[in-house]
Amino acid sequence: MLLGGNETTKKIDNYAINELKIPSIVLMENAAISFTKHIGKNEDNFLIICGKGNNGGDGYAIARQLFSKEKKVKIFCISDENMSNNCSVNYEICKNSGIEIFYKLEKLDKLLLECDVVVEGIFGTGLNSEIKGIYKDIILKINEYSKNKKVYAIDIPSGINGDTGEIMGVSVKADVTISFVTYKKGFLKSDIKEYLGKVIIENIGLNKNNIVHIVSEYYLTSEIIKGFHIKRDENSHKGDFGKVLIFAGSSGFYGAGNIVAKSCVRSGAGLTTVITDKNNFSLNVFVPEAMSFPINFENIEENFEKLEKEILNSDVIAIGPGIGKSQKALKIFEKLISIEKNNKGNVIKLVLDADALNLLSENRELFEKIKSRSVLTPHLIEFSRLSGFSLEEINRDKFEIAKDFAQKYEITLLLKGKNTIITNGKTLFVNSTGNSRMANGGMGDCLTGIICSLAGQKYGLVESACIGAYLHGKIADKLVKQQYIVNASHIIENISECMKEIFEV
Ligand SMILES: NC(=O)C1=CN([C@@H]2O[C@H](COP(=O)(O)OP(=O)(O)OC[C@H]3O[C@@H](n4cnc5c(N)ncnc54)[C@H](O)[C@@H]3O)[C@@H](O)[C@H]2O)[C@H](O)CC1
Ligand SMILES: [K+]
Repeated sequence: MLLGGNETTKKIDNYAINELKIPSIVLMENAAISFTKHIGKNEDNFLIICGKGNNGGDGYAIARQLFSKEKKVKIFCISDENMSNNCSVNYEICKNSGIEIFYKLEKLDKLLLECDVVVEGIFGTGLNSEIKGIYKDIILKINEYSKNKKVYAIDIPSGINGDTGEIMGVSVKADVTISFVTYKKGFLKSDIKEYLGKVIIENIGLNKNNIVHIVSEYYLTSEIIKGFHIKRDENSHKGDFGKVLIFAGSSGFYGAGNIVAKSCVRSGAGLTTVITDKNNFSLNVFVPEAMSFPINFENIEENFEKLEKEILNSDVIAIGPGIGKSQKALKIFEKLISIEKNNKGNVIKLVLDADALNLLSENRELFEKIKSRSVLTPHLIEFSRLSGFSLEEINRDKFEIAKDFAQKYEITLLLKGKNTIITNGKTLFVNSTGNSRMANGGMGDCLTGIICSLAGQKYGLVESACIGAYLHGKIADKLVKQQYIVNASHIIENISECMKEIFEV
């Protein structure tokens, strides 16, 4: 799903009108037809509340569409002065068609009381300041009377800023928001769910390929994830699904390594090997499918000759969870990223998380060794250390800072958080899955395991990160329907089933 702010909507509009030569009134008509498709067969007795911009124009066009379907329709016109051109055209048609139009605020209570469904087209992407006066009164009335009625918002609930999700003084609380072309960035704001209701994104008659060059940001939906799927070849063998080498876990943190390994195995990697302390026996018990590369931490250099062979044999290396920030961990990290290509001549992909990111922040010369082949998966604090931006600065301008960082260091960034972001500096995806019940230790390790596994199965870095984030959150979203808390172990045991559901059902 395309993701865009108010500016993107204007650009798409201009492109459609000026380059594709679609008259703007046709776009409005298409928007109205698409909108009306979502009105239930049994819904009747509508009150359409219209402003004077194109959002109001959509409202009048929707009123006509409903009227043509023999629905009972009344319109409340907030102002018939200074209407936008298309608003005025549709208003005139409504008037000429004999749809009842009301103008006086005193009438609004009765109209709201008597209707069954409200459709509001007061403000959309054009809202540009705090809502006051008559507009505020009308919005408050809609919310007051709508307790047992259905409220549809056209494009954006009037009062929500499409870019930021900020409530501009007051906002309509919709049951359904039918928005056009793009999922609005403002909808990502976590505390406005009760204003948005169910969000539906509709087409206005534009083919995605015609406008895709205007948009470089996407809301990650199951369709996008399905589109990334690489079918598993029936004639393949385990070597075709990636040899993944994992450096995760250390004394006291073996669990981290085990979780990465198990997630990797469950996500379908061909062969999984974990570099681990020679005294760690838990791996064999927890993940019998994984192999271990025992390392003597007393004298790490003594392992390096063998390790070099292991690196040359790998397709992907995941580094970080639970390795600590010791000099020894740093030495192994440096060794693991020192070889760029494997025995087959392929670039060895890297997935860096947790302490690998902290070590990277303190040894910035290592960025040179990881470029063009890495996914970095920081949470906000790790990203703040990596990027040098404060948390406030990141939160204020997350998309741009993330894109610039990915571009500067030539990496794929997966920035964890409420709306996890994935970007390679050019394209940016915002994950649509996940919930707060998964905020507990081991979750990140699990995500790292899924991503490195997918990278081993020949998915690109961006695709691995997107599928990983989506799948991880999707499993948790399903589990919270029947349980209160979701742990990494719960996710792990549901990976394969959810992959089947996403890719094959
Ligand atoms: N490509 C598409 O997605 C299409 C979208 N359409 C619809 O058009 C609106 C945007 O229309 P626009 O005329 O630009 O703006 P609005 O109707 O949202 O409102 C502008 C109107 O309101 C005034 N205004 C702004 N803020 C305030 C305020 N705080 N108080 C009072 N008045 C305010 C402003 O001056 C204007 O007069 C989009 O959302 C879609 O619904 C089209 O149908 C075509 C395709
Ligand atoms: K609206």
